[in-house]
Amino acid sequence: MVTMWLQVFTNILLGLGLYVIFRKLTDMEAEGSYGDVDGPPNDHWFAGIFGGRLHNGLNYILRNTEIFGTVWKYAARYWAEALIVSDPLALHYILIKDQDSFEVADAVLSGNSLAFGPGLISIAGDQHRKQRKILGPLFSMSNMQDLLPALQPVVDKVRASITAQVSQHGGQPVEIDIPGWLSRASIEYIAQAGMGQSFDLLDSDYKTQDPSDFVKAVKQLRPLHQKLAFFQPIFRLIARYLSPYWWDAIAKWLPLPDHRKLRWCINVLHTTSKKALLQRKADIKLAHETRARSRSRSRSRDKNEEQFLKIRGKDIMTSLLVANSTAHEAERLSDGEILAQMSTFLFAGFDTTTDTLNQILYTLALDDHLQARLRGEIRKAKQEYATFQAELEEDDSDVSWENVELPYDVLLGLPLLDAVFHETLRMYPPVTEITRVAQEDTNLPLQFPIHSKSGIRMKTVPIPKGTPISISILGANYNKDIWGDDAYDFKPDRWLTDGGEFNRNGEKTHKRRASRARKMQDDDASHGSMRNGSPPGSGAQGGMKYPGIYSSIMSFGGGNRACIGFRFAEMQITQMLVTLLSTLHFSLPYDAESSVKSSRSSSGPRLATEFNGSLNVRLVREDDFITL
Ligand code: HEM
Repeated sequence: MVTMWLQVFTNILLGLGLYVIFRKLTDMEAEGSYGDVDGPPNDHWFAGIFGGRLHNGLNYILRNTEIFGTVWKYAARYWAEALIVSDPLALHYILIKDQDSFEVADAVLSGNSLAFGPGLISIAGDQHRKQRKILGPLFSMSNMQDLLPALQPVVDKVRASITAQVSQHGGQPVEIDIPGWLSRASIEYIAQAGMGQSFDLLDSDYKTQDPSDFVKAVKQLRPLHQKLAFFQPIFRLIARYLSPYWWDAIAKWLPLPDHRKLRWCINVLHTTSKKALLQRKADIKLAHETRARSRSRSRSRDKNEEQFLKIRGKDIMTSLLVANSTAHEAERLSDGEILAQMSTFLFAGFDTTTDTLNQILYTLALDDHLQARLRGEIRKAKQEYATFQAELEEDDSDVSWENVELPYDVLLGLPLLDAVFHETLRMYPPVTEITRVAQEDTNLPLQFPIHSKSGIRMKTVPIPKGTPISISILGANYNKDIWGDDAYDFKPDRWLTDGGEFNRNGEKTHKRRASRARKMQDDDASHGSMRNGSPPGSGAQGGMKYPGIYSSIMSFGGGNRACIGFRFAEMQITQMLVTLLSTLHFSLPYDAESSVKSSRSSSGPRLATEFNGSLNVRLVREDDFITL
């Protein structure tokens, strides 16, 4: 009996002991302090790790994320410290759940305001909410559906001009400045969609013509911004206390020619948008007057109503003016706010879409098999759609499949094209990080605990008010816990269920439409849920996901500041690819790949910008298609 009680007593003691040890361990996880968060050593007493990041780009961030985990601290410029965060739960808190506690830095907002005026990237709080409310619907799927056919002539023109260059060489591969063509096409595409204006005829004898100031300004905007990146925090701080007038007056005297060029670009964009605004207002007035006149002559009313709706459906500026005129007074945007959006869209939309397009064509030039699969998918979709249309309209005229224009839902429902687009954005995000500042003391919970300098396992990170935070899109998109051990490999098939339409040998397997499930998930993400479990084809592993607006990838951001133009970018890039790939074949110029390889200091993702050159282009042949 005594032995039994002794045993019970010993077991209770053992249990208590274990409980105390367990509590101690879990307490230790919560004990880590902000100062204890680990990170790479400082490279420079004044510039911090700025130089390392600039020179080693993608690899610098990825290497440190592998070493220190999904939260690490680094020495920023001017003796400041900042956190780089790529943990999914932490990002959910920063961008969605606790978004009011993490805002873009005041200095960044005032700097953007100085450059672009009161557009989306320059404001916060209620004004930002007001602008998103009126601007969001302009980028809806139905508006994109209306814009798509209106923009097809831009894409056709580029293809015709490239084809003309190819044809001069009797169908043999010819080296063409594809990045140059893509950037011209993107400017024209965004300008027509955004303001209803054309700035470039996209003729092939462009080299002999002087590009318009507008085209020059858009092209130089981001490179100049990047060149001046080191000085931006200083400019922004000064700008906080000066009006644009005084800042302009003082900036003229600064010994910084790049800064003067940047001011020139901004003035050109502003003047151009102002002219476009006046013209679009005049168009709408005319349409109203025509409509009013037609009311008194009721027979022609429908026709004129149609004309008005046509204008309304085309460019974003007109749609915005129309939406503004019907909005409640408190929700309307001022002319200054409307103008600021145009420069903002050009700044945010031009390089990002052009770089992505460049990257996709470069990847396809490296991988002929993938290029042939994609072209096969495009041909099949166009042929099927042409047959469907012919049956519907009882039309038996023979239209060549290459010139068939796919409607929006078919274009975005092509599984392999969708997968290539997702995988390119995952691996080569044109924006690699976005920044926020903690507005109050807070605790950031982590999905993947980190080890502090003193060896503590931290499940949460205490963040003092004022801490700058870099959200690492790159770190998130390459996180092996989410994407698997092959996270560093370019594998579009990860976005297709069970290996996609083709297995690795190019043989046919199951086919599915991944897009619908994913788009539903996107809507979910934009409304702030952290769903536990990803739909098939979302690309992510093990039911964990990031709070990105676009599937589990963070490339378009997430939450209330997520990219407003993501559907526009998706439409532009897929429309360009479908049009170009139908008739043209792309490959690397003979020695390009080896020169890229030899110029690389370390292994890692291969960027089109490292190569940044021409591609060999020829007309397609039958063996350039892999068809189901
Ligand atoms: C592949 C193309 C694109 C990528 C990867 C991209 C990426 C991003 C990212 C990551 C953000 C979030 C910034 C933050 O949270 O601080 C953002 C915001 C934004 N993007 Fe994009 N973008 C693209 C194309 C476009 C296009 C075509 C437009 C306009 C037509 C556009 C307009 C904007 C605007 C206005 C914002 C600011 C939104 C706000 O603060 O409310 N973007 N973009």
